[in-house]
Amino acid sequence: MNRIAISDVRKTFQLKPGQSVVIDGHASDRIPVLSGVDLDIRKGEFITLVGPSGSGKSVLLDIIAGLTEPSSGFAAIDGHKVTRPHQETAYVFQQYALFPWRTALQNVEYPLEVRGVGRAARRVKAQHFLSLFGLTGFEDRYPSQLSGGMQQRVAIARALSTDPEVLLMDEPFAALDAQTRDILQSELLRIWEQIKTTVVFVTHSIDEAIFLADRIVVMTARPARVKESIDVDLPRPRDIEIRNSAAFNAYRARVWDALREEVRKAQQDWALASAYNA
Ligand SMILES: Nc1ncnc2c1ncn2[C@@H]1O[C@H](COP(=O)(O)OP(=O)(O)OP(=O)(O)O)[C@@H](O)[C@H]1O
Repeated sequence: MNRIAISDVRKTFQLKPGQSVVIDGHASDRIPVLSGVDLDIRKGEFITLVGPSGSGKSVLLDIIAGLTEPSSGFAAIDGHKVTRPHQETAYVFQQYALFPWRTALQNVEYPLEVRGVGRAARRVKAQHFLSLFGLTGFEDRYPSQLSGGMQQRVAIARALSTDPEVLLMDEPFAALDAQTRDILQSELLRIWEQIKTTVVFVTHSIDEAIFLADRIVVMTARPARVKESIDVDLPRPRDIEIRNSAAFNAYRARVWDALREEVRKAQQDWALASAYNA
């Protein structure tokens, strides 16, 4: 069964007065970002989304989240068109986006509080999710007293505390050092294997995309559509060592093959844009 259906989604932004981009060698005050994205995502599937910088991956997540309206086409969750933010969807951003005036526990409790969950029940739930991420003992720390990796664990615990049907993650580990990133990828998989929520995860890292995914969706350069959908047939649960396997290496080559030409096109696009602006 499909949890998310994305049907012929197009998005063009109108730029502000005085702003322009170069499209096919001509200056334009409109920027077409998505040009007919079709994608069905199964219930419980872990999708990673890769594509050149500026190809509209974040815009696509925003459309699924109901934060941005498509210019045409639609995204639907469980057969219902998304028209506004949905309680069953949680979003984790690259920057931890925690409330600095709330402790770790209070941050995780926040969405439960908004949903009217009673004080005792939300405390138990928040403590449970913090413990899943190894944060027992840090409940009373404020974000400024936590490392980047710990802050992002709190942000993910907060997102999961409401048992969302859809978890959207926009480069959530990009700001972390390589070791913390590896650890958090494994932690996320361990927890996802227990809860099996549907995940759409944007990343620039090919290794991260392969390690996490059931399926990698490769986007073209802007205006983007789906270039290729690659099933990742690696056994689960996955250990970080799997990255040294021949099968993993073959996926690396395959994803890069799909991406290479798009990255080149995107770079040309930017080169043209800077030539124009100069
Ligand atoms: N509100 C907006 N108004 C105008 N243009 C926008 C707006 N939001 C996004 N864009 C443009 O849409 C394009 C796609 O942006 P988006 O952030 O989705 O790309 P991305 O693939 O996530 O990039 P990156 O990988 O670098 O994070 C960019 O060129 C961006 O400038």
